[in-house]
Amino acid sequence: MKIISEAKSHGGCQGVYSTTSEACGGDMTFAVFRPIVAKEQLCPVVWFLSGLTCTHANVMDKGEYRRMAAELGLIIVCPDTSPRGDHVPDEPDNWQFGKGAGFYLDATQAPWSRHYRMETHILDELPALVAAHFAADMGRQGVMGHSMGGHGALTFALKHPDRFKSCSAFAPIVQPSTADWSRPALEKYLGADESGWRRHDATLLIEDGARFPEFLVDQGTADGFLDAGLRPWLLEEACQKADIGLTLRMQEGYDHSYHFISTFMDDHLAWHAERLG
Ligand SMILES: N[C@@H](CCC(=O)N[C@@H](CSC=O)C(=O)NCC(=O)O)C(=O)O
Repeated sequence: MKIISEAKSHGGCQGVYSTTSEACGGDMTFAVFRPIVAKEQLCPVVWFLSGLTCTHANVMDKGEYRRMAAELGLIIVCPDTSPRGDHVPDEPDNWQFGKGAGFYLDATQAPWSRHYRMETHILDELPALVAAHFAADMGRQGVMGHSMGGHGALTFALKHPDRFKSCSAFAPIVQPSTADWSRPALEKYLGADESGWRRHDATLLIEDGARFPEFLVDQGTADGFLDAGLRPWLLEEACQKADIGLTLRMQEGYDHSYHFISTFMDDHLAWHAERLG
């Protein structure tokens, strides 16, 4: 692991690091905030998965999580959203696919399958690094995310309820296999056989029997992607049928931006801290 930068913040440290990822076939950058209390004890870890077009930096610069994470004693890890580098195949004019749009899965289709393996990167490679280099209690992990990253958080929690003890999302893509902006990506990464898409779709995972105790979801009513791309009511319906607790808060007048995310970030961190102990 290479240190790119470290800066004192709220008594703790906001760092940016890079690692050579075998899964993604190249160097990957990620950010870690550690609170001051991590100097004395192991701290719970909350993963923040970002949305389309993002790197690790969007939430680090605009998410406003550090004051509350410092107060609650949480380590916050912010991975990138896709493999990077000139050698990585891409569709540069398409912001919904390729670089910046890894969809938190391991691609099975050439040419994407060589590098687009964000699920393995985030679930296997980064936890090993975080455990080795930070005062992280890996027995107390939560996951949160925004939009495409909300999809990542929900699907990771549903697939790994023993690992993640808490999950929340801002404006998540709850059913990527039927939304216009994500269907083409799933087809290119995973192939035309839609049966393989189900384990990357929160509502279909629930339909197929995956369970998680409870979710917190915030969704802005003025979000331009609400009706065509996000559709939280599909998650509400799936959770109701499966008896999964869902706190869905429709936030009047908020859009899809980090102004929305930063407004409710404290609530999400408190949600995680309560469940992570
Ligand atoms: N480039 C697009 C807008 C892209 C966008 O809104 N991205 C969101 C995530 S969308 C779902 O995953 C985002 O987080 N952007 C980064 C930011 O800092 O706001 C367009 O031009 O319409």
